[in-house]
Amino acid sequence: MLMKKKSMIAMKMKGKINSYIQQLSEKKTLHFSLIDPDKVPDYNFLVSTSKKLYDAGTSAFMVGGTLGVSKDKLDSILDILQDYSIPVILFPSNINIISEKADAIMFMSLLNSDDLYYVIGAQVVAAPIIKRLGLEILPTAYIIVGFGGTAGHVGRARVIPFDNSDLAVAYSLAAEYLGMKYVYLEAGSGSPETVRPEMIAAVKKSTSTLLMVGGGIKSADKAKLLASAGANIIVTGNLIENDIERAVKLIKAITNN
Ligand SMILES: CC(C)=CCC/C(C)=C/CC/C(C)=C/CC/C(C)=C/COP(=O)(O)OP(=O)(O)O
Ligand SMILES: O=P(O)(O)OC[C@@H](O)CO
Ligand SMILES: [Mg+2]
Repeated sequence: MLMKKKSMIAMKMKGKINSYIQQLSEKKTLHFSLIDPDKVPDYNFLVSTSKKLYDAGTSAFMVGGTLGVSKDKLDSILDILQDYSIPVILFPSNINIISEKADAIMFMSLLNSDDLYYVIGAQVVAAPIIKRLGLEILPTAYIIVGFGGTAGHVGRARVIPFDNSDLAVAYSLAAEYLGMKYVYLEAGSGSPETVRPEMIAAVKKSTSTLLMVGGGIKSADKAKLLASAGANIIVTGNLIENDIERAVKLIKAITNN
């Protein structure tokens, strides 16, 4: 039953994930649910969690993680998420996070990395594979702020201090001038502090790309604050793994207004 629904929706949405996101974000703040394959304990957890997220109104699933993600694991997660009528988007830490079972991939460059591999190297290796698989791409500037977490460490980010909005604006403007459509301000998964509203507001004021914000967002109030500062898309990961009921509350709070 669900499979049938997905195959119809998938056909309708093929190649249209960017326009789905753009159009929806003109109406409301979106929430993307980050599923890290390495943090999914078992099949039942994913089935019940994903249903709760979908029913609460999450706008897309993002799938990715920095450590411990094999192709088998990735595909088994994607097989389950494919059943929903919302996009399933790869969030790659490297070239191992590519699969034809997703609807789209965030084609990210970690702009504030000191390592050229994360700025342009991985993208060069991935591009022909993505083309062959026919995955839609979301051209994304990935900018790591403050804490940075595992992504910041592995990606050799020269992190932007939480209080340096000028730097975040400069990177985001550069991303826009390079033609990127999304800016993702990332505090790092599990960050004790989120990206600050002041930084979000400054970036929003100076750029017209879609603004994604993630890292350490754990409450509906914080998510609402970041949304009202100008975030178009709120991403949560840890909260989904640790407290699904709170995640559901957060999603309802930002998307049902
Ligand atoms: C375009 C392609 C194929 C790859 C781009 C590769 C780039 C630029 C990666 C940036 C650096 C990096 C390591 C990003 C990680 C993004 C990610 C999946 C974060 C999710 O959080 P985790 O790092 O898994 O956090 P936990 O430690 O909480 O699990
Ligand atoms: O796990 P959390 O802290 O919600 O962070 C989500 C995301 O920004 C990580 O890339
Ligand atoms: Mg992770």
